[in-house]
Amino acid sequence: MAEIIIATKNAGKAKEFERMFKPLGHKVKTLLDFPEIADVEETGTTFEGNAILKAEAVSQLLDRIVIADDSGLAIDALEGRPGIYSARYSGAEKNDEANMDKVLNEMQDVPDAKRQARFHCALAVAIPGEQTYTVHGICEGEILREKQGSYGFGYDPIFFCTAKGKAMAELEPEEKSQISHRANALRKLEEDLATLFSGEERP
Ligand SMILES: O=c1[nH]c(=O)c2ncn([C@@H]3O[C@H](COP(=O)(O)OP(=O)(O)OP(=O)(O)O)[C@@H](O)[C@H]3O)c2[nH]1
Ligand SMILES: [Mg+2]
Repeated sequence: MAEIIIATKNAGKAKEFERMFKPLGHKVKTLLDFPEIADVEETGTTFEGNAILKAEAVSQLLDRIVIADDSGLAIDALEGRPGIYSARYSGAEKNDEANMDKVLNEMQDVPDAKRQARFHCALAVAIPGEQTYTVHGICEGEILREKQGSYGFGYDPIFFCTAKGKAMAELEPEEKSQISHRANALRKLEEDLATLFSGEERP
């Protein structure tokens, strides 16, 4: 079983990666397992740019293949906000409840027909001595008028997932892991994984 390092400190993402990698036969480690590694500053202007920054910084530190996820919610009526600022939309402390309240407030007067939004996920794969590459996934939906459901993390309670006809936070973790932006991006990496990690086997 190969051990895959994901450069994230987000516990919600970490759980989703563990769940998605398990059936593929891989064990996941995240930065929650490496508390000595400092936060990588997200100074990029795109999900892709930030994912590359995080993956390369941690790959250089550990001299291992590292995958990073940069993701967020883009709302049409808010011209794509919160976008790359999703984690910190209401302030530096990354508070999911305050972030959702801010969005609900900004969307108060937006009619039902204009509430389209989508989650984006960029995954960057940094390989020592090779060019970093990225894959992307999206998940389409609409912004609800109030929070619904208690699964997931981030904006899941105010995101109506078109593919499932329910709030993202009403989906069981296995269901979210089939249709999410993160799952859609990871699917594009699946074929590469066996080759990528064949030289990184751990007992
Ligand atoms: O409802 C949600 N369901 C999701 O599936 C999801 N994926 C991302 N997000 C939002 O986008 C931010 C990522 O920002 P982000 O990529 O910089 O990650 P982060 O700062 O939380 O951790 P790290 O991975 O950088 O360590 C997160 O905090 C969330 O607010 C999601 N919200
Ligand atoms: Mg971040």
